[in-house]
Amino acid sequence: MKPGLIVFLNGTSSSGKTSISTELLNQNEISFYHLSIDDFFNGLFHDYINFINTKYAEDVQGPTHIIIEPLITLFYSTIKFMSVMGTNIVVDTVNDTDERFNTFLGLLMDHPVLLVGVTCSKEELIRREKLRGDREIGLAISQYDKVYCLNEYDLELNTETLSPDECANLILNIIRSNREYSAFKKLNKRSVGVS
Ligand SMILES: Nc1ncnc2c1ncn2[C@@H]1O[C@H](COP(=O)(O)OP(=O)(O)OP(=O)(O)O)[C@@H](O)[C@H]1O
Repeated sequence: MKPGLIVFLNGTSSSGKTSISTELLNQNEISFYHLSIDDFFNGLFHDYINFINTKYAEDVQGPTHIIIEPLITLFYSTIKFMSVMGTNIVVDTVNDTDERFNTFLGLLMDHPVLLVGVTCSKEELIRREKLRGDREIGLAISQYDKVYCLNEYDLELNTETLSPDECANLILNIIRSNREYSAFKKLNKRSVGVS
């Protein structure tokens, strides 16, 4: 079976990943499944996360990584599984620690990944956070350096100058061109330090 294409949107919170994903799903040419880390956690694991947060409410910053990190690995494994099953996927997540980045690379290196950088200025990120009101102000900036340390993309989209619809069309143009996606394969595992 031909593996499903993975469109990996790399960007901080509020950079515009979900808006682009929505446009990609709305077009009728290529079918995609949208896999977002937020939906994965809040949907499939809602009761479980609630249970942990309620039972250990006073220690949410503590050892919850013991269960969160395996769930994130399961998220990446689900992407791999869907690709193996031939499903095209738009991945909407924030890879902001070296460990997660390495897990992601290790699992998906042999899969067709179109690596898309979704960017905009720090000023615009803060403006969007204030406007939307459902994200902590400063969240995007706190992720910025880790998320944008990649220097290789198949496509870079500045969402300050491009609309979500224009971004989706540029992604579709690359897919239509049938060219090989090389950026993901050029990435190396990061040496894990303090994240
Ligand atoms: N190309 C764009 N031009 C102008 N505004 C945009 C653009 N893309 C997204 N926005 C606005 O920015 C905000 C965040 O967009 P979106 O939810 O797509 O970001 P995100 O990267 O998925 O964020 P998160 O990771 O926090 O879910 C929304 O209010 C959206 O309307």
